Amino acid sequence: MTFEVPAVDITAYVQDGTVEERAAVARAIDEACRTVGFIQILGHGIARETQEGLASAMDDFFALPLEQKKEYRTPPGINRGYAPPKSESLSLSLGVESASRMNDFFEAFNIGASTADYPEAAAAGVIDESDYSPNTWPDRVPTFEPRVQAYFVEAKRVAETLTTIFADALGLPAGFFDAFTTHSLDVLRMNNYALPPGTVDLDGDLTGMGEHTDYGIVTVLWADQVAGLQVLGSDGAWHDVQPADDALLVNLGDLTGRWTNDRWMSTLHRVKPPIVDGTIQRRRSAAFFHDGDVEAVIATLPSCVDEAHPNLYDPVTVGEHIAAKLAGSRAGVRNAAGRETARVLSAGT
Ligand SMILES: O=C(O)CCC(=O)C(=O)O
Ligand SMILES: [Fe+2]
Repeated sequence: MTFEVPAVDITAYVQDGTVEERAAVARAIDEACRTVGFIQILGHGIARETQEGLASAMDDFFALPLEQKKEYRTPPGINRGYAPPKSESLSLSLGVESASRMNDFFEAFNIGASTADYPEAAAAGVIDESDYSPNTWPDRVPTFEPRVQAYFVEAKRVAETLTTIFADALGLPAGFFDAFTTHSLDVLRMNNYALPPGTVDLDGDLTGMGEHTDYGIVTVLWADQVAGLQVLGSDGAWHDVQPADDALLVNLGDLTGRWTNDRWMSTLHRVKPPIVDGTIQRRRSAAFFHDGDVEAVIATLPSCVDEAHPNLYDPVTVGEHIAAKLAGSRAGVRNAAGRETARVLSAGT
């Protein structure tokens, strides 16, 4: 079976498209979300230089010696700053313990929305620093912050455009998702998959990032064109995915799966970077997670429930769902087994 990540040009929503042009985009998004859960987005409008600024900022930071990078660690309960190789375990976010020795060798740097970005919600006591933590910026790379912030703003714009499309694609009132994302818990995780030659047993089972679903509403994923990202298809097999030139990958998170009663897919994925001449080929990615307001309640959309599709999910707040997931991936607490766990366990290798 051939596996393809559909490409959709969203220009009609980024600029002022006609009603017909927008309807065609919304139909293509619905189809991709129902069948794959991953999409390649073209016409997103993020300038090449903004993407290159992100990539060069990552290169400059990750090139620092490990000991210097570790100066920017934060406690496991705070989803910000530097995470050294093997400090996070994505399979634990699913409740699956991995037997592999070199699982999750990625290193990452996380930034995200803080209380200062949403002064009204902070003043009203709706949000606080436990979820909306201040950023830790690496002052050893002085221009890291402006380069990464410039990309963050653009990725957020694309994520918001996507939720506008989602409302149309699901036949919901225009702007349906706006009420859930006024102070969205947004995080950009910059990932670096690289290990110095000779530090690992390359015959072992090497996984850059263990299998997982993303937790929130939608993820906008910038990835370089080095292979390694694999997506679990509905055929139960893992498939390699590489973005086309200038495409951004987009995938749905669990909250959208819950909202749509799994009509749309929160697709399992993992990263296994290639090994060339006995060395891991370096790979970079940056995932912008658009997770919604921490106190928003996500309950199954009535339009996605009928006799053939009984409701699969109880309502949950964004904060409860994300906290349980992060407790698994960052603090090593195995998440309660759920529907996604069963899918991982039934997939081959
Ligand atoms: O590196 C990639 O392409 C995927 C990263 C990812 O899935 C994540 O950060 O959640
Ligand atoms: Fe992911």
